[in-house]
This record gives sequence, C-alpha cells and structure tokens, in this order.
Amino acid sequence: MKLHSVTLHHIKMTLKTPFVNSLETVNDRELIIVEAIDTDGYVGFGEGVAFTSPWYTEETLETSWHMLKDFMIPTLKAQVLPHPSDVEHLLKGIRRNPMAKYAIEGAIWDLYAKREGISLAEALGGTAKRIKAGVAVGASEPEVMLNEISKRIEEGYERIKVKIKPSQDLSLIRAIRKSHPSIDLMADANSAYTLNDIERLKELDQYGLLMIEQPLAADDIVDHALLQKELETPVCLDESIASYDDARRALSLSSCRIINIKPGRVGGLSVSKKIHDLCASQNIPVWCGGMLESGIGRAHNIALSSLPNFTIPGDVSASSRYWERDIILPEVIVENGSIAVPDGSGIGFELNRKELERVTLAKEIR
Ligand SMILES: O=C(O)CCC(=O)C1=CC=C[C@@H](O)[C@@H]1C(=O)O
Ligand SMILES: [Mg+2]
Repeated sequence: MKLHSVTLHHIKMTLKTPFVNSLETVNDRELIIVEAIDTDGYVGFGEGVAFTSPWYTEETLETSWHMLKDFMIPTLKAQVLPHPSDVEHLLKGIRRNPMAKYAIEGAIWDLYAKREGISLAEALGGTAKRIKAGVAVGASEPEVMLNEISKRIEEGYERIKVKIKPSQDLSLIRAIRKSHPSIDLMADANSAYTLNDIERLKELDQYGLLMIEQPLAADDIVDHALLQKELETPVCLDESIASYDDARRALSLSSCRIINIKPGRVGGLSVSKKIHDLCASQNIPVWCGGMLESGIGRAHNIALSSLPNFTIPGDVSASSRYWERDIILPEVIVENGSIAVPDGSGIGFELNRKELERVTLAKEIR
C-alpha cells in the first residue's frame, strides 16, 4: 500500500439538540474527514474527532489539521505501508496528538480492508454480527432528561448514560431509578469531582449503576485507585486513558474496573485493539465511547465494537440520534436495541458525497 494523496475535509454538522456536559455545550460539531487514496486508486476514510476548543483533551481541530498536514501525511506518503498496524510505529516520532493519528490511521485501515475485499470488522479481528447500542443523554433540566430517557428506551436502547456533576447527581439518579428501576444505567462525570467528594460518590452505590465514568481528573490514575477502593460501583476511565501504557498502568494500580475505548483518544484502531486484548486478558470489560461522530467515525466504532471483549453497549447510537442527515449511506440504524455490523468491504458504508459537500467548510489536498 502506498498513499497517492490525502484530502482533509473540514466539516460542520449541526446536532439535532445541543449536547451538554459538565464542561461544555456542543451545538455544531466540526470534524475532519480524511480521505486517503492509494496509488492503485483505492479510497479509505477516517475521522478527526478533536473538538474546536481544548475542553475534552488538549487537541483541537486546528492542531489536528496542522499535525496531519505538516507531519503525519508527509511521513506516511514517503513510505510503503505493508499493513495499517505499521502506522503506529511510523508515527512514533510524533509525540501525543492521538486524535490526529487516529484520523489518518483509521483511513488507512479502511483502505487496507477495501484492498483485501474484507470488512473493517474482519480486518480488526471482530466476530460479532450485531452490537448492542447504548445512548448518552446530555445534561439538562431533570424533567427534560427523564423525558429523553423514556424516549430512548422506546427507541430500543438498552443502556443509558447520563451526565452528572455535584450540583446534579443523587437527586437525578434517584429520579431515574424511580421510573426505570432496572435499566442499565451509568453516569459520566467528565472529571467533575475530587477525592473530597468520596462520601457523596459512595451514596451512588445504592442505585446499582453499571459504572461511574471519569469521576476525577483527566490526568489522574492514582486518586482514581483510592476512590475505586472505597466504591462498590465500578469506576470506568475515559479521559485518563490516552495510550496503551496508560491502560496498563491504570490496571496495575486497580484505578478502574472498566475501560471506555475511544480510538481517537488512544491514537488509533491498532492501539484500541491492544488495549482491548490487554483488558480481555485481565477480565476487564471494555466498551466503545462516542465523540459525537459523523457516520464515518461511527462506522469505525461499529467495526471496533465487534471485537469480543466489547461486552458493554457503547455510546454507539443511530445516525438519527445526532443528525437530520448523516454523511454516509445507508445511515446507522438501531433495531431491537442493536446495530448490524456491515459485511461489505472496509467500513461497509458509502460516503454521501453530496451531503459531505454541503457541510464542508474547507478542504485541502496533500
Ligand atoms: O457520541 C456520543 O454519543 C457520546 C458522547 C459523549 O458522551 C461524549 C463525547 C465527547 C465528550 C464527552 O462529553 C462525552 C464523554 O465523555 O464520553
Ligand atoms: Mg466520558
């Protein structure tokens, strides 16, 4: 495989409803779609999932664009690529910037699978034909959240995640449990707590949550280990896991009992697979997080979620949960609580070129 050219598309899609968490409100989702073409004319797509400001991690759309354009694409264009799993090593000289790395590496995985005539899921070693769909409900007034939860359950979602913060946690979870005593429920704090909140967090134990996601600081695995010792509820790490070594260290300290794998956050599909395998070997379940992706990123998440240790439904939801119209065809649909893993080659969805062009703000060919 040899890259001929790579097109970066800067797109802006408007969410059906703003997504609110303890740190930010997202109305419009700007993303980078990477279109990689090899010298034989095969095309692969990837997605850059950094936000436009550095509230979730330090990367932004602009920093990803710069890394891709000035460092990553030139490095990869200069080489013959035997296999997508070589990309991680080839980009090792570039520190961090995992979302930019994933954007191009994901496109190369899609390209590779298309060349081989196999699905991306198969190329990654996935086996599931369908994956369970979960959904994240953004922060809002409790009544609004309760209404949305009921609607999502009617739509077939079997696992609900809600955003919590100290000013909206116990009363919210209590109210949800009153209406939905047995639904698989979890809470994501996006680092809204400190160790001073241990007593408050312990009170959550009575509600049988599947897990609490990222209660403490993004760059911490030591305080999380102290917290996990005190809680019955499993701690799941999201922001704290930015690499394979982060995952290895967090498991050796028992900082969590579950890991949320987002390929953008950890630097690609190859690293995601390694974290998956590490967790499997230690009986730690994983699930696939979401980054409010377009259909291209979601297609990658679906393929990744077909690996056997993705036993907890992820934040992998239908296109219609986010967008009036997605940029892929067919759109992602949830039926009876699950999503079919496509068996066509590569990501298994076609790009809706007309829709891509409609949402494109800028484009650059390298
Ligand atoms: O993509 C989805 O459906 C889930 C979105 C989601 O919960 C998140 C996306 C991006 C940043 C965070 O707010 C949050 C998360 O922390 O998992
Ligand atoms: Mg999270």
